Amino acid sequence: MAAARRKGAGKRQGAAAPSSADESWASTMLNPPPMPGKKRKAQEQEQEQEQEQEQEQEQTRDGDSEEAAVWDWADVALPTRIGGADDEIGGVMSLQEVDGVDCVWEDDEATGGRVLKFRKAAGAKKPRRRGRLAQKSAAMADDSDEAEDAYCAVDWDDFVAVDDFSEEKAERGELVSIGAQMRSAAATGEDSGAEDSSAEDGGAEASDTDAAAPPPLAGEEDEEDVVDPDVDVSAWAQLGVHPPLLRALRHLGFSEPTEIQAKTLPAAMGGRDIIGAAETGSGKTLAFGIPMLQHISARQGAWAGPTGLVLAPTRELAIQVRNHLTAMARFVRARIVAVVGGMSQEKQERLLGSQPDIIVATPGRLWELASTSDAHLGHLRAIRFLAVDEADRMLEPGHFKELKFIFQAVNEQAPQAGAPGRQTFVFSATLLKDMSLAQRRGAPPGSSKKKKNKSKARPEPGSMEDLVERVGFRDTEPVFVDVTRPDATARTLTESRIDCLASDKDHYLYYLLVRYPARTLVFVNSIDSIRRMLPMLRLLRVDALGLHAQMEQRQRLKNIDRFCETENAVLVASDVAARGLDIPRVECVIHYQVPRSGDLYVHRSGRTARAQSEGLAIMMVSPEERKLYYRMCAKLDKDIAAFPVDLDLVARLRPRVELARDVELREHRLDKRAHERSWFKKNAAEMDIELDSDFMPSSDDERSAEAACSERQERQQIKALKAQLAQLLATKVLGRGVSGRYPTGSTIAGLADRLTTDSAGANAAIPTLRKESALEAAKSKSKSRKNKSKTWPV
Ligand SMILES: Nc1ncnc2c1ncn2[C@@H]1O[C@H](COP(=O)(O)OP(=O)(O)OP(=O)(O)O)[C@@H](O)[C@H]1O
Repeated sequence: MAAARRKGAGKRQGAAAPSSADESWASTMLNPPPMPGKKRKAQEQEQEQEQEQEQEQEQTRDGDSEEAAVWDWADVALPTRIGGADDEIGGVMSLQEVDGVDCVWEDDEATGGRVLKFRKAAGAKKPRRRGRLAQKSAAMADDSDEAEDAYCAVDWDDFVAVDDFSEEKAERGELVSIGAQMRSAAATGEDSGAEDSSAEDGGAEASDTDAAAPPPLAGEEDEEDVVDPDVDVSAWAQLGVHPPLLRALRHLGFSEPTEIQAKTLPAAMGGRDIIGAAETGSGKTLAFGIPMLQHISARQGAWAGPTGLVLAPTRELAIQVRNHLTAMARFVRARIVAVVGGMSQEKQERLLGSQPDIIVATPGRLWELASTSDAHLGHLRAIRFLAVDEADRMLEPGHFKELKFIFQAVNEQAPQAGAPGRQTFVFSATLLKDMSLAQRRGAPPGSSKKKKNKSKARPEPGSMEDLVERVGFRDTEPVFVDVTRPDATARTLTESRIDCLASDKDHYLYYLLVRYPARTLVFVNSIDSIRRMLPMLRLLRVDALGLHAQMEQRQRLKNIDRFCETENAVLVASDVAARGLDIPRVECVIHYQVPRSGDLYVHRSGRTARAQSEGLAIMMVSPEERKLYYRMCAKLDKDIAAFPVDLDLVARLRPRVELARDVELREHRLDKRAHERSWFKKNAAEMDIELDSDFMPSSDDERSAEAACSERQERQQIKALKAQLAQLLATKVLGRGVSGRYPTGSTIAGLADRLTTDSAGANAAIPTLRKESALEAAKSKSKSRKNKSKTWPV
């Protein structure tokens, strides 16, 4: 008998392929405390990257002619012998199907186990070895299920060693998985001979790659192997949270519920409808997720339709919520799927048909699929929980027109005698903005008798009354929890502003990024701004990525992934990133323009200072934006302090920015001309017409010598400007009062050393200045100030 796949641990019948790993970025968002093995894994990855680089160099030297008989892929060591399981394991790894690869098993005398090696099949050409990240990116670019399968890591918790297997043990539930054996061997210092770091990670990788697969059931593993026993979750237990979810909370390191969780969970688990408002990053996802998972964990009998439906305004947010709930469902058998636009429709159709327990969706794609299938519509009608995340955004007039149909479908559910009705949860950080303080303290609008009697007329579209009416609460008096502050921003957020001319914003931005390198999110009001700023920042050697709604979905997810992985990366984003995204360790949010509304300011700023960590938001305000700025401050009832800008340094960095802007503009003009030419040519060819050569030369030869010459000159000019910029960037910038001519004679101790070596305490680009975070600068300024700073235009 082959190694036995543990009963129930595999996929359900008809289940879709594992969820695509291009969604893996969101798994890092849960930001759990460091787990055993994490550090080791990071080290291993570093080593692996170094080795890969060495091997790449070797390969370049050797050329492809000297092909080895064994691929230079890492061997896979198994801790113990798995008789007859080779085929199954090979299949799981999707390696048997790879052209040119033979999987060969060899005994490992040292461990008594076996080693899987990858030999070259006859006539196979040596593939270029690629690092894990490169493989991941390649698979991302590939839409196929095969590419997704490439992400499947072997989960040894699903396998039992053949020598340990017996029917009797299986019946008594005494089988111990290979994964559990490996962990206990690692814990006792025994050399298992296997290097499966994912097992030590507690399967974090599995949630990376296959967030939709049902995890192992509670009680099947030794709890101490998986969770951190030091995390006391008794506060959750007092709220009535079930043991499998307590284990997951311990695993995530969430010792206490946040305020919104503590105030809503008892009512939600008692069957009540909830309207909840709490600051950004305060854990609202679990406030509606735990009651759903609790219900699923207590459910008996076969699957009879999805239990929960979560609606979110953006694709990234829906994927993140799916991953967050999946991590929480670690010890509950629950399939959680994300159904969002921009991804393969067929795959999502399969996901909807894969007996999901919770569907997290954006309204457009969900309705597109559900409206064409009676089965899916039937499932919507039968859901037990409906959650609307970022509810105020979802209900903005003119947006998400499909919501109306979804609500209608969900509300068609006929109440069954004796059965608990559907529960509805509505959450946001800015949900209650339209309401008076008295209303916010009292019952929700629409529920009060006064309100009901007062107007039978339809409520104003987009208002809270409208929300209550349209969502269709079953509870006549939904529980109303508001734990926001009057200004709605997070308590741990420090806010600052920089007053400057609109034309100087690039200079200030570059100054901030160079002076205070950190993971920074820059919000702009238009996609055109992103398109202009990205090349400019890259010319200035800032590691900048973009995110906006016109980008391909895969590229969007990839950029968020890279942003999460890269230290001091900069993400220039439109408001598609403003709500809900939980990217770990974003230190600073810069509003390049004043946001169009107070809510937007709150949500954008809420990408930092999450889960009780500190963060900084800086808003750039030009004279033209002052009116908008004051209106926003009045609405949020706040006054934002000026950020302490070193104007001298801004001036020193100015030439770099001017040059980069000039190069960007020239390149943009050339690209535009080339684009126009090809557009005209293409359309002329399609319409079968000849273009007048005076109007648009149809070939380069026909282009006037003058035009070609001016273009050549322009390219040379760009080259010269780039060289000039490179020279500027290679020169270290010195701070105020420091002469670059006589560094040894300066009053700054060790300046010569700092200029020649990278000193740990100094700013990398400006060695005369010490390393400091923008948050520290803003806080020290706000302590010492009464706004003396001269921040008005230089
Ligand atoms: N009880 C808890 N203890 C510690 N961290 C928590 C707890 N609950 C949630 N978190 C973490 O807090 C972060 C923010 O959670 P979540 O995304 O649910 O916030 P949110 O209130 O929905 O934010 P937003 O309004 O921006 O959408 C996540 O990284 C989550 O893992």
